[in-house]
Amino acid sequence: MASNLILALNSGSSSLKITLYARRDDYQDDHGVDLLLTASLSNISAPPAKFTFETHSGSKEVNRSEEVDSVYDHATAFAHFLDCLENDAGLDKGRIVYICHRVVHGGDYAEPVIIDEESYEKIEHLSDLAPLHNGAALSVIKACIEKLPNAKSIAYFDTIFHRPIPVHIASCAIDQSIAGPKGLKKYGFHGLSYAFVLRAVSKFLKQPPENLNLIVLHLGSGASACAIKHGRSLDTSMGLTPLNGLPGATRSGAIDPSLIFHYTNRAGRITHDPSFAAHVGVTEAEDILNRRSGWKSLTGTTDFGEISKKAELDNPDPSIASRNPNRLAFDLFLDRILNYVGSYHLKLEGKVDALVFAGGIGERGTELRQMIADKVQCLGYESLDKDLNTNVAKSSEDVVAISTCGTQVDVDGGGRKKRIIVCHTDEQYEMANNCALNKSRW
Ligand SMILES: Nc1ncnc2c1ncn2[C@@H]1O[C@H](COP(=O)(O)OP(=O)(O)O)[C@@H](O)[C@H]1O
Ligand SMILES: CC(=O)OP(=O)(O)O
Ligand SMILES: [Mg+2]
Repeated sequence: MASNLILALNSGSSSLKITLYARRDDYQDDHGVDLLLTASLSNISAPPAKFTFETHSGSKEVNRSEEVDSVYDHATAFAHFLDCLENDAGLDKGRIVYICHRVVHGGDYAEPVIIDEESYEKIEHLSDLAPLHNGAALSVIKACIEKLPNAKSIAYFDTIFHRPIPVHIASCAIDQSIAGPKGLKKYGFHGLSYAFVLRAVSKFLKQPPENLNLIVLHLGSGASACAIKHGRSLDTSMGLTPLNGLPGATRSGAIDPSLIFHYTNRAGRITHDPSFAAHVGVTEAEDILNRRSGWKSLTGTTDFGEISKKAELDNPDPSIASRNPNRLAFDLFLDRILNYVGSYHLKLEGKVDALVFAGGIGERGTELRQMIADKVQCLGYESLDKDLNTNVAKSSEDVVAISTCGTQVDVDGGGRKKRIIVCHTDEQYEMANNCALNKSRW
């Protein structure tokens, strides 16, 4: 059997998403990999973890979905996956040549990097700037070095996509002699997802990326918005860390920076919190805003689907949000999203080809999409097709237009209606395909 497998690992705050691909020998159309299997471990930080494992081709048929007690962090999650890979699917892990790791914060890295001592240390150094993510990814990288010593690990960074953001947009109004050396600026995240979305939408609209202006909403456990001008990131809502901008499952999103000093007077460094992945030293304030805020703090759940169901969305009483915490969470999210859609529309001078929804909530949140679509009508967006909006999650296509204006692009900005699109984004594919197409690696 050929040694041509690429394993793609996406370490989230409390999940590990895993996809295994085989590199194609004779690829066409920039599609360099075939899907072999997908797996995920969720609820890692709130056991019991949930494990799913599904083979698609190239091995014994396996389809498992179960709770597991032996998983309590990302390293044990990865060990559980490897066990299933060998014992149940009967796949020889020695065939894995590359392991692609999503690493959220890449600092000033402009390219993906092979993991060696130097790059490992650099990523470790950045861990405090992505406390829910980089430490978890590093613990999986460490497990890979131990358990798959013949495979090369490559870090793919969320931050790379946003490097074109102009300096005045990425800078903060603080003393630049301090900001510069400390790297205190906007980096932006979800870049692998935005790169996938840009390419998929470009193919769908039959336009090269450089012809496209998009407003993309990646709404998942962490949520962000991105303005893409001529195929390049112009602005995005996350900042120095993934905390800024939109609220998320356990994150506050943007707040008045002084709020935290009034919220807690214990904002000093946590000396040792074993529930954090190794190598992350955060303050009490960062812990509150990253892990004890967001949907969880408002409603008790991180599941935005459940929140949407309980939000009494057909109740027009303006005071409902003060009685129903789910409605408060829903309306608050809608309000913050509109802040970005409105300002990005202006930054793109109204020349927007599409508003694109991606991520777990973006792809499955029918009600939220409907309400955003109603609000952006005044900016010249096409109205939603209700059936398309309801059925989009069932589609196997990467990209589905849920408004009714077809696929023609407003290349000259001459006033054609702007379409609304859903994209089933795939960060693992983005990494693995990039690895497969990079001839210097093979
Ligand atoms: N039917 C639904 N409607 C709205 N949101 C949903 C629905 N189903 C799942 N979600 C949300 O999708 C989120 C997960 O999104 P995903 O992009 O997979 O997150 P992650 O950032 O962990 O990769 C869940 O936290 C949940 O809130
Ligand atoms: C950057 C970030 O917040 O990622 P995720 O949404 O996967 O948690
Ligand atoms: Mg995610």
